[in-house]
Amino acid sequence: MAAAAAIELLDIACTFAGHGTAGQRYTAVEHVSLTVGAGEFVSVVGPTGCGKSTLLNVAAGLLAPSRGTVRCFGAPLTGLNRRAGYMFQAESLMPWRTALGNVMAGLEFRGVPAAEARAQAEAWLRRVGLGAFGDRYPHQMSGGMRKRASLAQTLVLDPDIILMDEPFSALDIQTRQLMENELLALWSAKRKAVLFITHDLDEAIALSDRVVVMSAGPAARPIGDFTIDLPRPRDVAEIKMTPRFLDLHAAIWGVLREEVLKGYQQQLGRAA
Ligand SMILES: Nc1ncnc2c1ncn2[C@@H]1O[C@H](COP(=O)(O)OP(=O)(O)OP(=O)(O)O)[C@@H](O)[C@H]1O
Repeated sequence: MAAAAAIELLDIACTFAGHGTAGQRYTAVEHVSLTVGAGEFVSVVGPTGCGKSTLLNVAAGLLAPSRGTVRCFGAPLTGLNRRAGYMFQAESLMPWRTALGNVMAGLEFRGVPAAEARAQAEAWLRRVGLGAFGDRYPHQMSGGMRKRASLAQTLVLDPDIILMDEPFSALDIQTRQLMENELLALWSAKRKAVLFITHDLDEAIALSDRVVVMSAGPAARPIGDFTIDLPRPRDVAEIKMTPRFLDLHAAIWGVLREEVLKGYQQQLGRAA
């Protein structure tokens, strides 16, 4: 029997109250089935507001879907997904803790003895290139360093699934490419399942095994699922110049383009 997928979303719908007129409900996503295999790197791209973060919240167990089933390694997910680590777009570091203190925090909450937690956190800080900066507070670090610390904070807990919501979008392009390469190096060493949300199709293709395209909302759903057959290991800057990357980009953009325009029009309509 094939190994169970890390995450399976089966016919998910998420409906929210409070859009527009009182009592009106808004179905953000509907009929969404999405699987991330163990060790697989899957990105979801789609127009703004189509429900990408909503799906990640469902996979994290932070949001119960209005309909459908979520499975984690074959078992139905109820409550928080304890096999998943979550890295958000926003800063996740506690400003009153040092880099080391931030990376140790999750282990401490789990009851790992302090000396052990410190040793593991120090090892992860070294791995993300912050070995010499453990005593820095978030405000004493650059944006790229804070992202590295967040990455260490997520990975130190050794999650089987890594959920990432535009984790590098606030970074300048050079730092971003460095972080993407680091993420790929860490991922290929550990082969965790990754569900990665991004606006950036280039980033999605460069990192992933598969890219899933969402339609514009309401009732957004996957409308394309592309296997990224680019060789690994990859350098994210170099891979973007290969003919195969350009072919994949053209094929996926062919599906995404119209949805992005629809999503944009809808936002204009809502703002009016
Ligand atoms: N808790 C909520 N209550 C009401 N509406 C919500 C809630 N969460 C999300 N929505 C709506 O659901 C839709 C999908 O939101 P979501 O944040 O998942 O989209 P997204 O694709 O991640 O957007 P972006 O690309 O802009 O980050 C949006 O229209 C949003 O306003």
